[in-house]
Amino acid sequence: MTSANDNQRQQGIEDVPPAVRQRHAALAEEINGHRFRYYVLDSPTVSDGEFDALWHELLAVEERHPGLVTPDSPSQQVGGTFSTEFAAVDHLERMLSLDNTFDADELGAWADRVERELGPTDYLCELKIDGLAINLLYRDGRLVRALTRGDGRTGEDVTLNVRTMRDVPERLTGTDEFPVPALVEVRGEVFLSVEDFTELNAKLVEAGKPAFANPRNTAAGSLRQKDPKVTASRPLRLICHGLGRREGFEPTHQSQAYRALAAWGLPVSTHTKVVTSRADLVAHIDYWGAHRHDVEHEIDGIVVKVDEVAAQRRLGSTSRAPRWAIAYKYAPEEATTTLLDIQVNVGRTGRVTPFAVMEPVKVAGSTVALATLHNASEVRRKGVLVGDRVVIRKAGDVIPEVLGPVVDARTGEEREWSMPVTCPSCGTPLAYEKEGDADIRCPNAQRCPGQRTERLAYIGGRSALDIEVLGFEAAVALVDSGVIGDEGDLFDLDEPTLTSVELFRTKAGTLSANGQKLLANLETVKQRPLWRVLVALSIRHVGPTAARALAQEFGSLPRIMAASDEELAAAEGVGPTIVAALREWFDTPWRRGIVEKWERAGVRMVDERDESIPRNLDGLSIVVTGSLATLSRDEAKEAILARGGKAAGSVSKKTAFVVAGESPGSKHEKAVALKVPVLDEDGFRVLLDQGPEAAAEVATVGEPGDG
Ligand SMILES: NC(=O)c1ccc[n+]([C@@H]2O[C@H](COP(=O)([O-])OP(=O)(O)OC[C@H]3O[C@@H](n4cnc5c(N)ncnc54)[C@H](O)[C@@H]3O)[C@@H](O)[C@H]2O)c1
Ligand SMILES: [Zn+2]
Repeated sequence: MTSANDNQRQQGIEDVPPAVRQRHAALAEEINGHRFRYYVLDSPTVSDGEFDALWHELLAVEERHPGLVTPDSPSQQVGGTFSTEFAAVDHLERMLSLDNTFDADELGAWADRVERELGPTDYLCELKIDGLAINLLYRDGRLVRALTRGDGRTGEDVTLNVRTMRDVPERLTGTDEFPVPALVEVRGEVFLSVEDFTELNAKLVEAGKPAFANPRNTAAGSLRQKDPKVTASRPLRLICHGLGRREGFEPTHQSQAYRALAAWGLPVSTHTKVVTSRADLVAHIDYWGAHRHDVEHEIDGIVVKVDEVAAQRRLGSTSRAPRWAIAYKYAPEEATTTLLDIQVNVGRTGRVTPFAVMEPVKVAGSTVALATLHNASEVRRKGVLVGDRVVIRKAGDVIPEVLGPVVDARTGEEREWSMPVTCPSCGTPLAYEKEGDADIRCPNAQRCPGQRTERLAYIGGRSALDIEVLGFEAAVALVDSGVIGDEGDLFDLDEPTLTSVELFRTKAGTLSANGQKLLANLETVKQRPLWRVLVALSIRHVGPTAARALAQEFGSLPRIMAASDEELAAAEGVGPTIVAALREWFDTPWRRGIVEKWERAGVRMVDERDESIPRNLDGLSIVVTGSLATLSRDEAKEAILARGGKAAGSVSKKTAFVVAGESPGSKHEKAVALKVPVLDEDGFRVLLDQGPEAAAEVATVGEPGDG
């Protein structure tokens, strides 16, 4: 942009081709519109990522055609203006924006420019908090005014509102090292924590008010209220990140200024770091890229600043941003797109869930077109209509989520969605199992093709029998071709039947390699441990944890089926819900039929016990907490179960021992409080090898061990 400014004199706007001029004018108008919606109305209609794309297009056009760089181009202005709701007041020193980049090479180029001017220099790295900027004016240590950034020269007077914020001191306190200055403008970010945002939005929706799209807009909307009482009810927070005019305070480094602010009683970030090399700078950016959800507020990047104040002065600023700082932005996690349709899917246990079908959009590095909407009341709660522009979010590895509609972008063409009354797969009327349920179900459990397919694929899944070839595609083929009525038929599959399924047939009409693999897999998995067989039966609420406990307690499927409710509840973690689900499952004839058919086909229904392991922990409840050096959590559990003990999840008076590894946490504290014997890892070995009496001698009771 510097070079663009310099070249401006050589190239006038008349030298720019009309088509480019038109595109530039359209971009400028669109950007100004979005800025107004964002800064004044606190209600943007596009995501930050889409805005940034327009912004970077504008910069690129201006780079190629410097004649377009006139003072009224958005690129020359600090984004924002002020609303007439607030008094307009000038800042003593201008508030600037930041140049930004998404690109490590561009960041390097910036650092090259800086170091060409300064030589090697230290960089101060800060989290870029996604909130709104505030300027606090303190005279003789008293807060006299608070302004939003506005257009950078003039801000909105929000003093009364800011006075309601707990993080903003009315008076600064001085220390010997940092006496209170005669005057100082402190700049910072007003934000809402992610947790407070979620809670506040839920309350707004409950009260029938529209939800905010994200924490940033919520913070801005909460601060820029006419009535300070409303602001006072919102848990707004502050972190300071800069200075404006100052009298009687001359920091040599920005990092030193932060120590002064902290001494005066102003909040500063604990995640600020001075780095002395490029490699450390890149490492810092990578670290926070992977940990951006570890802080309580949203961050959209890292701000890199030259630390030395004299050096900052030498570099100076453009009309819009300092040259001594740059924001490195992470890939946006939100995007807006069009909700094309809401469809429903029937799951393994008959639950029918709506999901959003959207125009594919790139977010956080992947393309998203589908997202679950959970159930009908969730759709109502989100307030989305088919045809809406919607905000979607995908954070890290988390599955994508529809946050809500962009109400301001509605055209009137959108239509309300309602839950279908019949199953999308088999046409059976849907029903709630009991009154007040959130989920509606297809009651046709045995024959519904959708449910059968989901159950079959689940049998192949990692947590069940783990059959490589039995994925979703194979499940669809097996069900649709009719070779499997219900999953009871799975182990009866043989070469002729499987060859009749197109997916498993070669062109020559023989069984394909995958088909052979499936038959071989099915043979192998007949020997899987009992708990995996239990999981594979798709009994509601019986996942790996409950299945392991049941297998441990009873050792065989016939014994589980014969057990009374009371006996079932004796298994660790098996409560009334699971007991009822087991009962219902085993009382259904066609389901008992699955067990019979599998048994006939040779699926092992009994766990053989390893007789070489002593059953010296019979009936003892043992809790493992923290991490152990020589065993994984699962291995520790297996070792306890194999000896007849129970691997419990929570500590009570009935707990026989708590095994505390590295960083044990609250379970350890509870054990100490309840005087439950605590073992370290060596003590655990003693317990496993020699039994409870020997272990009791090496346990600590009622006093915190050394960890
Ligand atoms: N969705 C929309 O319609 C829309 C419209 C306008 C702007 N925007 C968003 O806002 C951005 C532009 O806004 P901008 O001009 O305020 O720039 P910016 O938000 O990219 O960067 C400047 C601001 O960063 C803030 N900041 C946070 N942490 C900081 C720290 N540690 N040190 C210094 N400053 C810190 C300051 O408030 C500063 O004013 C766009 O890139 C886009 O993401 C979105
Ligand atoms: Zn159905």
